[in-house]
Amino acid sequence: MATVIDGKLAAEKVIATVTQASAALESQKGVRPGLAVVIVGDDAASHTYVAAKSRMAKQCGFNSIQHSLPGDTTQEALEALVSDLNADPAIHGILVQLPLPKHLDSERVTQLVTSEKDVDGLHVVNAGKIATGDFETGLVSCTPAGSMLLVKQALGDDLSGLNAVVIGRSNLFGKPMALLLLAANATVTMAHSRSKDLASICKNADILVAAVGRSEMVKADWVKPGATIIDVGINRIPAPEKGEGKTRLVGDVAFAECEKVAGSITPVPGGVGPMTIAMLMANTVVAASRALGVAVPKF
Ligand SMILES: Nc1nc2c(c(=O)[nH]1)N[C@@H](CN(C=O)c1ccc(C(=O)N[C@@H](CCC(=O)O)C(=O)O)cc1)CN2
Repeated sequence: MATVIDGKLAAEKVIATVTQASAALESQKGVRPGLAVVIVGDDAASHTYVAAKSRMAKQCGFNSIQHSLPGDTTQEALEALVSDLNADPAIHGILVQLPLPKHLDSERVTQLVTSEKDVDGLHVVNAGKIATGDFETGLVSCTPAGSMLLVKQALGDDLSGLNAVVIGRSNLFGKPMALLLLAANATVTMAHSRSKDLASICKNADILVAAVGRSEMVKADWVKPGATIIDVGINRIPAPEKGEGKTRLVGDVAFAECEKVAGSITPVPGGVGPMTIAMLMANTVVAASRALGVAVPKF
């Protein structure tokens, strides 16, 4: 039976380091890290995530600001807000919650956030820095950064000789995750919806990272015995066993069958999800430390 990787516990450790670094900034510079989170519209899941981010930012001792804009906000109004936040010296990190309503151009907004305050790690400057191995001055996207900490917790810092397969190729997750694995010396394959024979590609993976957005797609016979599995999916499915109309969360990996084959595996919930929020806090304290010229904490 696989070891279940506890993302909540790992996230608590990150948060403890963030809180300490935040307190040190305040005592040395009299400044608290400032995080602005922008949400547009009324998507229920997005509001839950943003509320969790704001709560955690306060717990870390940050100056936490939330801008909730109506669903009919124009591109111009959203860009004006982001420009104001870019210019505000009290704000060290800016995050625009995704997805944005369809009439808005997410890419334009993402690229408008100044790269030094881009705590989501989505600006092309930060994406380029990960691609070129510059982890000293860039900011890494939160979910891949958190997933990578879980991989290293299971396998150590050097992944030399290990085959890693990432299923999914988004800018938010798949591409940066593949680059982080490569930087740790893994031999990386990127697979996606157009890949032929996903099962046999996955069967070769010592590290299997699933970010496909399809409930329990990865089955036990796709998994190499002893592999480390990181499940990035968060899918809500009907759970009639809990009562009529009830739902439950599952990942992209069929957990119950895969844990019998894998060496270690992240659960959903309680795996990668909590790490996403913890790494947002980590990026914010890193951005604030750089802006204020103090020693940058390591995660
Ligand atoms: N601007 C961004 N937008 C979005 C991101 C992001 O990183 N930046 N990621 C996702 C959503 N997300 C954060 O925003 C997120 C998703 C899930 C969790 C989490 O802790 N999940 C829990 C379960 C929560 C539940 O019960 O629903 C878990 O897995 O244990 C945190 C953050 C899309 N948008």
